[in-house]
Amino acid sequence: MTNPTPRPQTMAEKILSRRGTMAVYAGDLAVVEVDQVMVVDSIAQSFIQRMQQDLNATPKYPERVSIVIDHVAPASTVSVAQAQKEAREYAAQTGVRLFDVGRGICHQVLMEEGLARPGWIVLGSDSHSTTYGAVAAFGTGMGATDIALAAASGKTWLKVPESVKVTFTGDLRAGVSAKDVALEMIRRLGADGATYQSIEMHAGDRFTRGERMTLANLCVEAGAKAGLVVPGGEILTAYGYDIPDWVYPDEGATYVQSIEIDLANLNPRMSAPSEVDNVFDVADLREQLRDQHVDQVFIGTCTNGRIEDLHAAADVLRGRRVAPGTRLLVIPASSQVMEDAMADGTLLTLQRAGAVLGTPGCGPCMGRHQGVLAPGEVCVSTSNRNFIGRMGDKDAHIYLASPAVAAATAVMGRVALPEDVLATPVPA
Ligand SMILES: CC(C)[C@@](O)(CC(=O)O)C(=O)O
Ligand code: SF4
Repeated sequence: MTNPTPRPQTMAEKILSRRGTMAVYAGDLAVVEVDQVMVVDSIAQSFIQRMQQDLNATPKYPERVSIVIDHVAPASTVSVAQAQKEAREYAAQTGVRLFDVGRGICHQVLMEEGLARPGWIVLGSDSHSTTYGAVAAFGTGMGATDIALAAASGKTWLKVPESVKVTFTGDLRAGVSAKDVALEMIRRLGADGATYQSIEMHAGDRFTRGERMTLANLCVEAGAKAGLVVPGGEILTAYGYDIPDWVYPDEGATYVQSIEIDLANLNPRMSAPSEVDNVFDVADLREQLRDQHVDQVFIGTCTNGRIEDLHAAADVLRGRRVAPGTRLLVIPASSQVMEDAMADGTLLTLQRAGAVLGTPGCGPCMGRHQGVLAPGEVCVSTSNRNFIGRMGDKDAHIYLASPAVAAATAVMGRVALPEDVLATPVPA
């Protein structure tokens, strides 16, 4: 392929060009250097099998490979324990990084460890690897075979995605969060509205790194290959990253779709069963579900399990109690989040409100342990998927919301907004 005449590029085209050998554009095939490969516990056995039996290879750059034990941590069955044991042994043999039980969810851990940086390519064996776009890294999920090939060669190939431009205007009102923005974005694009495309988010200096992670994390729920937030605000300074000039999109780059989301007119949003794009104003669902008891509230996950999320929940729950008959599960996204929340009293506030605290990790997010749902149960979760059977029985119903809405729902025992709770003074 001859080098095409240079023309303005999107962020995705910029990164894939820079980490490759020539300028590439949407639709081109690109072979690129991979800066970090991440393998989660539930994929580790397949990954090891590909490496040892199919490829007969060891990682070319062990320092660029991380295995994270997070999805079912601690192990819930003998077979899960066996798989995690093999992952530990593999890491010891090959020198790849291993983040063991309790360190936390893969995407939060890699971000905390500085293993996702602006302009990098980060491949994860998990679809929510789009999260790394929060710091302008091209993060994307791949299966065990592609992940193994990348670990063995230090490279991968992929088709350069087209890009969708999302521009945020105005400022969020009190009580409205990045999760509400992300749910609105998915509603606007649709569950398959950005299939194999890069969602390029123009947020100016809005949103912290954590909020950008929430936005990038949800991008895969529109089918996206990547979710890239144009660097700005906090990530230019607070995390010590050098933001290369070349990572920014060019004026005049080509987008196949462009949408604008006015934050000032956005209300708290909620995704109703059983598709992520089935999004409504919480106020409307509150009326429709006025008589619906909520059995379980789950605050956590790679979407909303960070310290700012726990703070948002604690601000609603402080001095109050979880409603009788409602379970509130709180699982910090990482050991760092847990320590911070312990140190500043947030965990005590949540515990005193009646929260059940769990080991940093995925928890019940995918229905394997730590809070699986029974038939007919209703759960409000701060996670990113509400598919049938996602968190347990196929007849359980999952609503996706922000930490503040989840906390208010826990207090009222039904879908609620923070103002429904905060209007009543804390009992003396
Ligand atoms: C099911 C689980 C392993 C997963 O992390 C898989 C994925 O996202 O690739 C998910 O959240 O659906
Ligand atoms: S927290 Fe949930 S969505 Fe995130 S990686 Fe774990 S299982 Fe997947």
